[in-house]
Amino acid sequence: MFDHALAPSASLAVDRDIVLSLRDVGKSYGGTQILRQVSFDVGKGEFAVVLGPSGSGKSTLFRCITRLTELSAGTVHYEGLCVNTLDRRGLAQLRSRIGFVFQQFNLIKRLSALDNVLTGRLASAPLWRVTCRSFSKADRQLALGCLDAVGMLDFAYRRVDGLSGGQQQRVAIARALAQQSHAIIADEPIASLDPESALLVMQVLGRVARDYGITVLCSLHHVDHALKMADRIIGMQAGRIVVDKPARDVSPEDLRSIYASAKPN
Ligand SMILES: Nc1ncnc2c1ncn2[C@@H]1O[C@H](COP(=O)(O)OP(=O)(O)OP(=O)(O)O)[C@@H](O)[C@H]1O
Repeated sequence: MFDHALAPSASLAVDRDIVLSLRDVGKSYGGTQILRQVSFDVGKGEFAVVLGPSGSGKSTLFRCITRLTELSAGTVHYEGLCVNTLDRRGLAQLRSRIGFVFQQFNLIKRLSALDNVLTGRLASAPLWRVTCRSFSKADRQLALGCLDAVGMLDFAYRRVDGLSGGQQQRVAIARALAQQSHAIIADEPIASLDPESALLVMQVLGRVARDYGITVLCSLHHVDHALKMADRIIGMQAGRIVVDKPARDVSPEDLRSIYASAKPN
């Protein structure tokens, strides 16, 4: 269902399994350095969690990946495409090819779960279909399949403002799947959820990576969930990567280095 061809984008000879590649990414506001020489690759179907104390730069990093915030230094490649050099149109295309999941869900409250998921098809639907909210049968089937993939098929025709937080977040993940992107960036997707819903959402993200080969890059404050569910932990401290290893290898010492009090610039 999620296997599809994206527009060719070969501006870099890449390992086909690397979806996202960052090299020496830096970001400063005024004289303050927020990100410092951040470098990592994330592979196809990898579930990578970025951990770090509040203010360590996780959200800034995610915004730099799609240039919602401009980088001060370094390069970002997404599926071989150099993000740094994209013009406005190229950036819009890039953003339509990455699914975003936010803490606040960002759903349209008065619409059903299905209609919200169909908004994930907006970038690929002809304008008249978007204006009339008349999606093709194929799009509707795809959207229902995405709801099924996150365990929300039974709620397809329910307005989302009547759903629980965890259910809304699963609809938001289904919307990201409906974009048929190869990567999902999730910025604190479980921050506002109760423990049970949080676990369910983490399981869904893990399944999306494992079963559909979609790369998931996710920021979290829940260390336990990260260690239990993620393939890999990228630990940030004051804008730097201080840990980058398989989740099963992360030690108490690694966690101390991530959560040590911030050093002065
Ligand atoms: N537009 C901006 N102008 C100036 N400073 C900013 C701006 N955006 C973020 N910052 C600063 O960058 C630092 C990193 O913020 P960021 O939101 O990326 O951290 P975070 O790790 O995501 O934190 P949290 O876990 O609390 O969401 C903070 O000190 C923040 O105040």
